[in-house]
Amino acid sequence: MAPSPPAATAPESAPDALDRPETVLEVRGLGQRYGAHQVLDDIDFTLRRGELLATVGPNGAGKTTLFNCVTGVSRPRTGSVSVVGRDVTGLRPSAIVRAGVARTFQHLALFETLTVRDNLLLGRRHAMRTGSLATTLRPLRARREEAANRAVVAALIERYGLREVADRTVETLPHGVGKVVELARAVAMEPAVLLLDEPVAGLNPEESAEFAGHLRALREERPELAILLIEHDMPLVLTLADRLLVLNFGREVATGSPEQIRQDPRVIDAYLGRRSAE
Ligand SMILES: Nc1ncnc2c1ncn2[C@@H]1O[C@H](COP(=O)(O)OP(=O)(O)OP(=O)(O)O)[C@@H](O)[C@H]1O
Repeated sequence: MAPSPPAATAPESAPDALDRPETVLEVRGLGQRYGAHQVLDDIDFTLRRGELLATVGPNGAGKTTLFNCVTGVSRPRTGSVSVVGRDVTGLRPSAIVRAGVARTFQHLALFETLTVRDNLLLGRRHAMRTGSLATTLRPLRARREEAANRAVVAALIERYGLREVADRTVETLPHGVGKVVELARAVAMEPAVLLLDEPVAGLNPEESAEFAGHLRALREERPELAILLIEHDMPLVLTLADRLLVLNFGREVATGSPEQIRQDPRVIDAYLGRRSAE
């Protein structure tokens, strides 16, 4: 079942881009177990500002579980997760969003009966400083903030080519368009770290190429943004990623540049197969 879309809540403190340290996501000794099944075991990695790290591995390797532990959907049994220098291990998903993490899901997690514009506005409100009490006490400031959010969302609608569908409900859209809306909503949240779970799964080759174009443009436009990507499309991953983290049976098999990973015999045996490496 697809997880529910995250609730729109006001932030406690939005991370300031200028104060961001070089390492924006730090995962140490992360482990997860379901019953006797060790799904993740002692996972360590860091994600630097502006970096795209792809997590790859066969089905059941633990990639989505890793995302769930980082985003608070699942509480890890061992280890820690820090975002922009702050330990967020075991916090609720909404608190981790406020710490600077946005995510898209393997199966779309948008509000289906809301319009594209309203879905983006909900994402945007995660970045708002005004809570409901402040809205009551300072209505003018809240109105100004709402107008600013609407302007940001309007710009994103243009940027992602969504003008024609902006006032349609998500349930009426093709799957490929929904994927772009989900990306735009995550960008609206102005995260320090963006997690993308199989963003091109189920897309046809044209839609997939269009999505990859959006990702490349996003990295140029927001060079600070760090991206953690799960994707099975290896040609795409090898062209997009700065580094790859290869998992198998919940353990790290290798971490390295696309070139290093392509030639790593452990990765070839576990995942890529002989022919991909030739
Ligand atoms: N809530 C859960 N309870 C029990 N087992 C789970 C749970 N979530 C995941 N698993 C198991 O953990 C293992 C890793 O699953 P996960 O979804 O993280 O793998 P994945 O690498 O993302 O796979 P895929 O590429 O197919 O999405 C699988 O064996 C899965 O059945």
